[in-house]
Amino acid sequence: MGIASREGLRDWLRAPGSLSRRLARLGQRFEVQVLSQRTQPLRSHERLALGLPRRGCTLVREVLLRVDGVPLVWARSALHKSALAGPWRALKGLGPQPLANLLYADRRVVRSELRPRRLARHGHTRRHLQRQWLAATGSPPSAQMLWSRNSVFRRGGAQLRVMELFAPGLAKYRP
Ligand SMILES: C=C(O[C@@H]1C=C(C(=O)O)C=C[C@H]1O)C(=O)O
Repeated sequence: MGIASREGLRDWLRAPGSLSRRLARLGQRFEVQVLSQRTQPLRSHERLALGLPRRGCTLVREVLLRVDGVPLVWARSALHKSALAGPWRALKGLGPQPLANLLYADRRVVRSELRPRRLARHGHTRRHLQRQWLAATGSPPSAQMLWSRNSVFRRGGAQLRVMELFAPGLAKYRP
């Protein structure tokens, strides 16, 4: 889909503020389906974004955001496990509440700029998404699901990196 999907998703890739709130306006029912929230190795670009040393455990939360049952966004949030004892402790009990609840109402949270990124068609993240998406929905994600955006939220010196990957179908909606 290439340029076409980037153009179609451009407004979503750049939309400021809460993605959850924008999605919730698209239908009757907005849901966060938690696919995984556990310690796992970070990818090199995540380490880089969080300024983490090679060692040290990290917590990764992966979710599907659904509107009226339709999965529209896959999101992966990562932070150093030590932050769970500190500024990001509320993440531990978050469950199916949107991460946004911890971010936008808290003036101590500062967000970096949004960085759009096209996934490699056969890269590690894309393969991981395919496995999770298939297990969560019963069918594979669109082969065109390649456009994502990244940002880092900082609170009390602890960073939380969020990657959001958009389903091409989102392009028919305005954010
Ligand atoms: C950061 C936000 O939270 C959304 C919800 C997430 C979650 O619950 O894990 C992860 C990424 C976001 O798409 C947002 O709504 O802007």
